[in-house]
Amino acid sequence: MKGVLLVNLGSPDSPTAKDVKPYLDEFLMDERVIDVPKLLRNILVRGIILQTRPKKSAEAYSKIWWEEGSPLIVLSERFTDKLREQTKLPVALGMRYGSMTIKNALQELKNKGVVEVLLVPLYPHYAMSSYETVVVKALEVKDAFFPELKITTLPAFYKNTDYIRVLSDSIKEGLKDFEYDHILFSYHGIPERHIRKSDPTKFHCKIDGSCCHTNSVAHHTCYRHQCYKMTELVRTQMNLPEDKVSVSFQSRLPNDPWLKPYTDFEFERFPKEGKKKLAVVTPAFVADCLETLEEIAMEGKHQFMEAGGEAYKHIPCLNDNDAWVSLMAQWIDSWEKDGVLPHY
Ligand SMILES: C=CC1=C(C)c2cc3[nH]c(cc4nc(cc5[nH]c(cc1n2)c(C)c5CCC(=O)O)C(CCC(=O)O)=C4C)c(C)c3C=C
Ligand SMILES: [Fe+2]
Ligand SMILES: [Fe+2]
Repeated sequence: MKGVLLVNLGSPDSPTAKDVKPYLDEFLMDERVIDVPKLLRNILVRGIILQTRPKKSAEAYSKIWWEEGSPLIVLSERFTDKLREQTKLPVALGMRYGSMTIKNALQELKNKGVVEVLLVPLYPHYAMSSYETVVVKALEVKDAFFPELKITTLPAFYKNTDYIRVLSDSIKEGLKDFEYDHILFSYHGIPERHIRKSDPTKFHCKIDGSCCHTNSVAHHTCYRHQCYKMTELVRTQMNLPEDKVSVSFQSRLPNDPWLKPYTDFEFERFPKEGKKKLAVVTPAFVADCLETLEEIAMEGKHQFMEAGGEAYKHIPCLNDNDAWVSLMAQWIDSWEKDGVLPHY
């Protein structure tokens, strides 16, 4: 029997420093997230970051936490529940970090008689710190506990025509009744070094402004290329002029150079350039989370308005959008019946 494993990032169990600390420990000790030798990672994460960050993060989480729990988890559960209504295959939801483990989710599928699993990392783009770490972890868990399972992975769907249509329609819906002069596509950032590390050619990605727009096999694993490509496809689908839309990268940690331009710098710059009515979309995330609800919808609005902005709107992520659920059900159906995964 076939089954589906959905995996997103995960959240702490509660918005308290006590629960945020072990969650951040697991997250930041991942060698694909803080990619330095283990000893240095230990010093950096446990000796420095975890001394202060849990308290700060817990405060941020408290601002967006819902009665039912973390928005990321609740929204992922709602998506999963709706998906179950549209497919007869067993569907389990797991998280890369935290207490909703991939192991438990695979056990749930196994208990239902599943032997063949479609693994769906809930990220539209490939990054070693998101998509890749989910795949590696799922395969590690399978090898250690469920060697009899066969796992097939859904490719990153950032340029899938149907996904672009569903995403564009939902952005259009979010823009209804909002008069804007600019739309910012704010993607989660990653360190520039990760782009070079993920380049299989080892020479293509120079982050020089042109590599991401020049054809290369490197684009299969180039997060930056995939963000720009997705933006261009959505812009075209929405019939928007080039100068109405731009890209930026949010949520960086200090010290390393991360992908630029930085979202918070753009919030400062736009009003001075006459872009005073801003819509922000966050298409690196399929579900709203700390990074969209606190950093963009709350903090971002504050920064933009303080810098002279006049109107600001964060457009919600797809969350449990019906067309998105149906599209995922369609992909699952095609994999179940013909073994075919979405193509572009
Ligand atoms: C879009 C996918 C994501 C990538 C790529 C990514 C890379 C990345 N993230 C950090 C550090 C943090 N991220 C945090 C939260 C967070 N990150 C993502 C997604 C990606 N991260 C999501 C969905 C969330 C929200 C989780 C939630 O519970 O809502 C956090 C925790 C919060 C905080 O303290 O700010 C950290 C830390 C790094 C270092 C990184 C790549 C190297
Ligand atoms: Fe992150
Ligand atoms: Fe690139």
